[in-house]
Order: sequence, then C-alpha cells, then structure tokens
Amino acid sequence: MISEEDVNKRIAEMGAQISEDYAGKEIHLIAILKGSVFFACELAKRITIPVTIDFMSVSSYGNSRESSGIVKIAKDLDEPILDKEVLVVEDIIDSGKTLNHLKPMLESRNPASLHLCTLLSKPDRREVEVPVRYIGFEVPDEFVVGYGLDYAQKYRNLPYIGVAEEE
Ligand SMILES: O=P(O)(O)OC[C@H]1O[C@H](OP(=O)(O)OP(=O)(O)O)[C@H](O)[C@@H]1O
Ligand code: HPA
Repeated sequence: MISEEDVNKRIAEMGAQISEDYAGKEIHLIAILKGSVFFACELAKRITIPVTIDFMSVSSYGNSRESSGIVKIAKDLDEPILDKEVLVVEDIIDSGKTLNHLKPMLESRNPASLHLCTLLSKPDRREVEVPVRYIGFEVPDEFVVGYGLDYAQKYRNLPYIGVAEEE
C-alpha cells in the first residue's frame, strides 16, 4: 500500500516538523509497544532537537483483527513524565480506543504538554475521537501490516506497509 521510500520520506518530514514545532525544547517520546517501535526509532533519528524515549506496553488486539476494547497495561513507563514535553508515538490509530484510554491516564501525571503522533490513521474505523497532532498517512479500512504492524505477531519486519489478505 505504501512503499518503503514513501514511508521513510514521510517520517523525515514529520521529524522536521516536530523539530520545528518544539524548537528550543526537549521532547520525550513515548513509544507504545510493540508496533510503534520501528516508527519511533526512525522518527527519533529525524528529530534534530534533544530527544529522550520511553516505552509502554498496552494491548487491546491480542491475536485478532478486532480490538477487544479492553486496554491492558502490561508495562508502564520507566521514568516520570512530570513537566516533560511528551509525544506519544503510535503505529496506527484504528478505533481510537487505545489512545482514548491512554491519553487521560498520562495527562494525570502532569506533563508540560502531551500530544499524539501516529504513522497511520484509519478514519473510517474511528469509534471514539482522539485529537492527533501528527499523522503520517490516512489509510482505508483494510488490515495493514509492516513497519511494526503485525498480523498475529508476524510481518512487523516488512520495510513497507502492505495489506494482509484474508485467509
Ligand atoms: O485505535 P485502536 O483500535 O485502539 O488500535 C490501535 C492500537 O492497536 C495496535 O496495537 P496492538 O494491540 O495490536 O499491539 P502491538 O502494537 O503490540 O501489535 C496499535 O499499535 C495501537 O496501539
Ligand atoms: O490494520 C491494522 N494492522 C495491524 N494492527 C492493527 N491494529 C489496529 N489496526 C491494525
């Protein structure tokens, strides 16, 4: 669906935009495991202001194609986010349930600011609205894999975004 070249080009643009928007500040990336790790690493390399990074593991999909709606926190952050400029990094926003749950929880820890950044957004699937500051690509309602996105844990390593065919 999206070539390796196009994904990398867009991530470079997002990194430049973020560096400009946060000029003179430090940014603290929170990557949501596991999917967003590939995107977060590439994005961090394209940001020219000081960057720190932490990880959190939240799962709602298990091994299926549908969100269970139950967001489970399997691993919390290592560091406090008090007074930090936080950017939560996701690989995809689908129903919006994961970030809808996560955002207020992180905001209650009083960061200086908290915004959301996602490589992909599937607007047709949205069930709850979440304000997203940076979106790489809007994609149609198909189950996508690659660049960190999995189907039953596979295909995360593809360097492009593809569509998982029905079995
Ligand atoms: O907007 P939503 O419908 O909530 O979907 C988005 C969430 O689903 C995926 O995570 P998943 O639970 O598949 O975990 P993974 O990143 O480990 O694959 C993705 O990384 C987001 O966290
Ligand atoms: O389209 C998708 N692909 C992989 N993981 C996902 N999690 C939500 N939507 C998707």
